[in-house]
Amino acid sequence: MRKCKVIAVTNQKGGVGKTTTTENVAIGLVRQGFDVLIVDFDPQGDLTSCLGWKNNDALEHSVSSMLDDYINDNDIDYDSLILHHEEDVDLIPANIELADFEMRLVSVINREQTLSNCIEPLRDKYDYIFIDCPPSLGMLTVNALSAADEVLIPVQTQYLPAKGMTKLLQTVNKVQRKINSNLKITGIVMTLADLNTNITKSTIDTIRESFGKNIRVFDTIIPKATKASEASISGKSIYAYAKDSKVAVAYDNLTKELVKNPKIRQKDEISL
Ligand SMILES: Nc1ncnc2c1ncn2[C@@H]1O[C@H](COP(=O)(O)OP(=O)(O)OP(=O)(O)O)[C@@H](O)[C@H]1O
Repeated sequence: MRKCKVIAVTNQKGGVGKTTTTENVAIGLVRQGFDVLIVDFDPQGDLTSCLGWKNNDALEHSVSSMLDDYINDNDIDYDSLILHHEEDVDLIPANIELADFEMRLVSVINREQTLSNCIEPLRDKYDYIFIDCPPSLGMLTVNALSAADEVLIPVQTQYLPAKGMTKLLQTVNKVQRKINSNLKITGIVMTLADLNTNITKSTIDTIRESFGKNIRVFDTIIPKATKASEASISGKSIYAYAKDSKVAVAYDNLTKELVKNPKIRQKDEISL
């Protein structure tokens, strides 16, 4: 049995770099020889488009149809469901059909564990499974946290995420207590950093001081650069689009830090 690690990439704040980080860390790990699957768990389907499936609403199979198959006791046809990107990462795509998932789950037993049950058979096939979460702390994110071994939290460096982080950590704690006692926090990664400004520099210092004693804060900081969004639009990772760019180097460093994986804080150490 392979030792697969499932990592949910979560922050209820929108536009902090969850999708971009998921894509480039996942493909960074593929470049290091790991087998990696990404689950797009955001009804916006941005990750699916970033990997080149722009017309994702037309996809016959998606994360939503996978959940429906599970709910209706049908076999899940993983071969038809999982897409293979040219950079050798696999993807379970998402589209807008995922938006009413909460309503469809109302009568499901153990509804928080629906995603977890769906991806369990895939743990044997991959070294890493990443779940790109939507910008909310609703049932989709709770499902992602229930399915995950770890949580990776991207935060933007333009402002202090104090209140949002407290709420997010409360949700993580709740999932740990009630559903998934093994859940750990991988760490915080600072994104979209405009390193030329003093406000960004002081925010970075404050994030390290405020959170660093309880949660791992990655040394690597992802700079803000238009190459990052251009790569997403092109359907490629930052390595394939602009391999020598600062963002590519930063994501490569982040991937290496993630694999080094020093002691990850246990659940009783992570509350603020
Ligand atoms: N390092 C970067 N430099 C410049 N632009 C970036 C960078 N990272 C992400 N972006 C852009 O910022 C926007 C938001 O990024 P992204 O979609 O990754 O965030 P998100 O947290 O997943 O958003 P949402 O909450 O809506 O799902 C996108 O247009 C993306 O291309």
